[in-house]
Amino acid sequence: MSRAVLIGPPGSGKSTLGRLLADKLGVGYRDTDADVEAVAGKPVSDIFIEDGEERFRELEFAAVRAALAEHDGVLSLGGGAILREDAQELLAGHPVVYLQVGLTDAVQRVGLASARPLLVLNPRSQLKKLMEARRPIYERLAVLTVATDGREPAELVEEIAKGLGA
Ligand SMILES: Nc1ncnc2c1ncn2[C@@H]1O[C@H](COP(=O)(O)OP(=O)(O)OP(=O)(O)O)[C@@H](O)[C@H]1O
Ligand SMILES: O=C(O)C1=C[C@@H](O)[C@@H](O)[C@H](O)C1
Ligand SMILES: [Mg+2]
Repeated sequence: MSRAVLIGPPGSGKSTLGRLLADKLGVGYRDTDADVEAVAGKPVSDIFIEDGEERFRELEFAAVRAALAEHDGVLSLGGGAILREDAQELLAGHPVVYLQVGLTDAVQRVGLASARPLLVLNPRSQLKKLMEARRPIYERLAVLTVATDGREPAELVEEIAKGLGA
């Protein structure tokens, strides 16, 4: 069982905070985007372009299932990994942490978003749509929700560790 599973939209800080939290707890860190890249042998953006989003989501689901079964450290999920109902079911009972971020901070953090295939055309409007559509799912899955706007990673990691009783 993972010590923490971080979910949230692009730019919420899943990868940044995941690494820091794993260091703080002295456990391993895993990120499903990196796992998918390792299996596919190419970056997420190339998988989207060459194989399509549907193929990416299949690889992502397999990565989520494997990581939830095997990994006992901190796990960061890709932003859209929670979209599939079968992934939502797998997350039940896990210490899921929702990293909440507002549009302004998220846009600032993802910048021009060249490595984020879903945000290439108009990052602000794409992010807005995606965040609105996913918010209810993130909220429903979370056992702990952390507001990240304007707050430093180090402080957020303390709050997550405390909130999980870790
Ligand atoms: N609390 C924060 N305050 C300021 N900047 C942050 C914060 N958290 C993350 N960042 C910065 O925002 C950018 C995006 O963070 P990160 O890659 O961790 O997001 P993510 O949720 O993993 O995104 P994705 O879904 O695309 O993988 C990075 O440059 C990171 O340094
Ligand atoms: O929010 C999303 O749907 C995505 C987020 C990233 O972590 C990657 O998994 C990919 O760019 C898709
Ligand atoms: Mg990430």
